[in-house]
Amino acid sequence: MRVFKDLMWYFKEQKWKYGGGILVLALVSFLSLLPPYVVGLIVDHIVENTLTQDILLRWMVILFVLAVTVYVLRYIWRILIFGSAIRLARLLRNQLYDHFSRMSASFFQKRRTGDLMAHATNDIRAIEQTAGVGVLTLVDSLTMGGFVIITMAATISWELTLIALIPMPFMAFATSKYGFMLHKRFAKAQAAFSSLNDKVQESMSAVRVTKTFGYEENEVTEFKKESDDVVEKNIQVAKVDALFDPTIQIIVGLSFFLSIVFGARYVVLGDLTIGQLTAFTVYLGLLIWPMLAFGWLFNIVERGRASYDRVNRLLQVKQDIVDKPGAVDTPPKGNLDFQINEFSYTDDEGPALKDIFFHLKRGQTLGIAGRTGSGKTTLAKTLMRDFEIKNGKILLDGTPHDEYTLDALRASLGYVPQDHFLFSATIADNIAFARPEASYQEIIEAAKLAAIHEDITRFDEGYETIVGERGVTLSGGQKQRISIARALLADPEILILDDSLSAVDAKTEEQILHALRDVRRGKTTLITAHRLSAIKHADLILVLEQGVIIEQGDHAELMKENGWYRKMYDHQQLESLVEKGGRSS
Ligand SMILES: Nc1ncnc2c1ncn2[C@@H]1O[C@H](COP(=O)(O)OP(=O)(O)OP(=O)(O)O)[C@@H](O)[C@H]1O
Repeated sequence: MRVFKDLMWYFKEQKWKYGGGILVLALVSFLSLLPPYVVGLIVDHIVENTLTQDILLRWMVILFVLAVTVYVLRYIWRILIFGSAIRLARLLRNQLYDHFSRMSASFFQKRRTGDLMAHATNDIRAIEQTAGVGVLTLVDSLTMGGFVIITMAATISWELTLIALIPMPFMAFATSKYGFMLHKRFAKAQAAFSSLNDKVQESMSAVRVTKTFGYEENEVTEFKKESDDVVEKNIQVAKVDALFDPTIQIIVGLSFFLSIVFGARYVVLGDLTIGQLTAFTVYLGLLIWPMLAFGWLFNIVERGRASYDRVNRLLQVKQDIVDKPGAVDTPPKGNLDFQINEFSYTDDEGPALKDIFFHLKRGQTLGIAGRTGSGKTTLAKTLMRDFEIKNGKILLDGTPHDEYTLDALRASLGYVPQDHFLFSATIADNIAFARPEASYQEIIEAAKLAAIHEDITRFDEGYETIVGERGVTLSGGQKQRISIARALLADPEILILDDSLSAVDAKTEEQILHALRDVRRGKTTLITAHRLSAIKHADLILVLEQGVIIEQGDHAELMKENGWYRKMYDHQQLESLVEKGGRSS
């Protein structure tokens, strides 16, 4: 029951709603005692032959009014208690979401998205259940159970009550035990189902590769195996589920059996009237639910506590990248000074960057080249403070970039990542993402600069075309250009294009670069690229190799050096000549 204590802050916050709900719930339990009493009374009237139309009518009217009252009261407590539980779920969900959105890249690197989603859905649902159904079962089993037992003992016979109650604890025990088993088996079935889902998703996206390599049969066998596993685990669930009803019926039946056998004896002996015995069995019927509820309570509370602990642990993970006290909140201009001695992603890995020292004046363009895995993206990410640099610093306008508030820093930076992300929204909304207040004209202007305007006008719905799963499928190059348009519309002080032109053809690349030179005048731009034509015009070009700068200078200087850059540039020129030759022949 510790979870109720843990949730006390919320119960206190909502004390009127919970207090009111519990009071109404107790009142409903109390009022439920009347019908069995009336049944007993009427039976006695029948036995004694004293039942008149008047008496019958009076009780029928009373029972009708009671039924309507209980109906209304039940509605009220549901709104009060379940409504509060739903609001608690909303509160926790928002807290979690807020927390996630503040966390840095390393937080997400350590956790699987699926797990975080599970916390935001399953765990919060379990807590909601505790604050709703959990409170209901606790209050109901105590009030209803208590009232009924007291009434049976006080108004009919305490001895018969004790006898009838003998099997009841077994019912609470069975409910709790089966519930626990059911939960464990259900979790396994769910896990198997998730794994099957992952498998389907993976197979569907890899179907072309699978076919190319003639791997279909293995895939089908694998799928069958997973599918059989799901069936097996669900049968295990069904087996426990199937035990529930018969067990409960046996226990309830036993209780009724004892009441009738011993009750009949008391009637014969004259200690009870037939009406009282009838009322007693109806009361006994009323006890079934509180006993079941009591068993369920343990499961609900158990799950709720585990979920609450998990959610709390997540909420307690400290943000590793936060504003320093007294941080500057004016967004910096684009004068960059990199002074990184060493940067590693984790303590037990070697440095991903080493001895990165260079200076870039506001308005200049930096080109970063190098093989795959040489550290180009890492360099861009350190500037964005996605990861903290322990050994070194980056100065922006002469101030270390971690002495700006994150908001100020992010206001200065625009990043177009390698893996473009478009939301399931219209193209216009996707472009205007960072500046929702932008006019249509400005959106079109940005799209023209990114050389995507003509493609967009070719769609039936133009800028209102929905992209993503629900809409049109865009090519890699189109997605890249929409992402670039998004960044250009935001017009940041420092723009980072991380291999963002890789999927566009050489002519379009040239067109975009030309536009960039124009609109980025006076602002700083960083471009990482595999195709050197994308950075040829940069004021400073860095060539990285295993996180170290192996060459630096402008295009002309690097061409003179006769190193990696020169070789790669000549090679790529030759390649494009061959390609062009191939096309024209
Ligand atoms: N989040 C991360 N955690 C740990 N190591 C990482 C992480 N991201 C990159 N690395 C490692 O850092 C090194 C540099 O990677 P980075 O992505 O910066 O290279 P890159 O030059 O941008 O490569 P590409 O041209 O393929 O994009 C690689 O060895 C990579 O495995």
